Amino acid sequence: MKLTIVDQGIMTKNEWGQLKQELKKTVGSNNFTTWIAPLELDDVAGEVASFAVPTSFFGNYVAQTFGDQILYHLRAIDPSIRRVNFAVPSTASNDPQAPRRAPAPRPKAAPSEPAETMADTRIPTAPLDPRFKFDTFVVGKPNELAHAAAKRVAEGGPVTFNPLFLYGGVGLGKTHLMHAIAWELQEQQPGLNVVYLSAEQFMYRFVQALRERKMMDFKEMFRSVDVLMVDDVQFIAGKDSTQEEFFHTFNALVDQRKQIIISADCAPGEIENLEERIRSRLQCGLVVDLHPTNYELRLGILQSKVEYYRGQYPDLMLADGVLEFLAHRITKNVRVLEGALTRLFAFASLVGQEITLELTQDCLADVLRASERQVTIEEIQRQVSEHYNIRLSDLVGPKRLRVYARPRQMAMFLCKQMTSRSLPEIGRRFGGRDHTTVMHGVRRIEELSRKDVQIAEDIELLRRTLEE
Ligand SMILES: Nc1ncnc2c1ncn2[C@@H]1O[C@H](COP(=O)(O)OP(=O)(O)OP(=O)(O)O)[C@@H](O)[C@H]1O
Repeated sequence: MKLTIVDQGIMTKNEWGQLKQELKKTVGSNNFTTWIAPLELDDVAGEVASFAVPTSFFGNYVAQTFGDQILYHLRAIDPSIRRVNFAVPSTASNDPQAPRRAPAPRPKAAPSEPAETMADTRIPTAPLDPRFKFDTFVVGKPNELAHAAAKRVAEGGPVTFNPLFLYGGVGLGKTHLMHAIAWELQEQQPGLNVVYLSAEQFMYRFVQALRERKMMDFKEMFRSVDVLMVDDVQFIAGKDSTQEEFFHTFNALVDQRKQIIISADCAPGEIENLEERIRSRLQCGLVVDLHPTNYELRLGILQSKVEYYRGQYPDLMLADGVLEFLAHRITKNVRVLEGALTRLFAFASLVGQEITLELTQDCLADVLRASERQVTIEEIQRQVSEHYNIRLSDLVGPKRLRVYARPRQMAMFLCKQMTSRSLPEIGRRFGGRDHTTVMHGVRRIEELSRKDVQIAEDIELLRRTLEE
């Protein structure tokens, strides 16, 4: 029954047993006995590891308190695991404290699993992560629109935009927002048939239905949902018959005025090998993107995580400046940022030390190295021309007037400082100039920055923007 585990083949219960022992070191023996020891690994399918828990209260507590650590240890063995799910096996769901919501999600199906009974009227939705709710989603400029749109859909009123299409780079919160919508809808309207699944799971189910000759059941099931959420839709690009079926499902639901929510790693128009008619359907509703995080948002996310960790590690001391340092240095991906903090807290509690800048640099040396931002010459040129309000063509062109020459020197200086490109290479990218011209430009800015406050400020501002 166990699947996935990249590089290592099958993950056995034994391996989970060994991981548990690792966890014991970080959570302490009391916590271990109460919360970790009873956890049974149920299934690893795709990016989700599912655990059987005795009650939903137990599952929620473990997810909130130890979820990150469990995930961290699992990912050390299989980096493709991205989420953990704690669910009560269907025969044990007699927990009086279980929240009121739609039927408990079941782990997702994979092609090699035995066929499910397709006569069910409801599609088992993929597991929802209990940590991914609106109250744990930190809102900032880069994601405020996406958050507002998600909130609106989660109110569950009449469908105003269909579909809601959320897109953005890796680890920017698309799945978090989708799960938050699903949680909220299920809590507000427990009778609603809300189905969340990845595009990959949609394909698995479709292929399975074909294989089992149960296409009518498949169609019926998907057409009976009230809200359909499909994550990572780019997955179906290039898969012709899945696209075809997705198209029909999509149309049928839109016709019935049922809400559809889709996510992808890029805008509909940019998904390669996607049929034109699907592309245009996806653009029909509201398309919102989650922008890359900025410094303030990253700091906000870190602060909210620290609040949460305080419950777990009440004695831990955190020195000033550590969160600011991390928010500056780990800029790409919230998942990496969170992972870094989890590791830092686990490490500091293990060695019983205050989290200082020094400890942070030591403990996260590899993450920090990997996160060193690679700024490109094009980005620098674009940023500098915007900053000085001149055209890009003039920045790299032949004009020698100071209004162009100074920004050009500034851009050359930043290229030298922020990229590993050689002077001849930089010269080539500035309209084929000689490397001595670049060297002169770089020196000129260095000199000016020592006596001209405005130039020093420009450097600082441009550097900061480029590092974001
Ligand atoms: N604004 C935010 N506030 C709090 N947590 C966030 C925020 N944005 C992202 N995260 C966290 O970052 C992690 C990655 O987010 P998520 O899985 O939603 O990303 P994604 O956009 O779906 O990425 P992928 O493209 O890899 O599927 C999750 O743990 C999520 O909770």
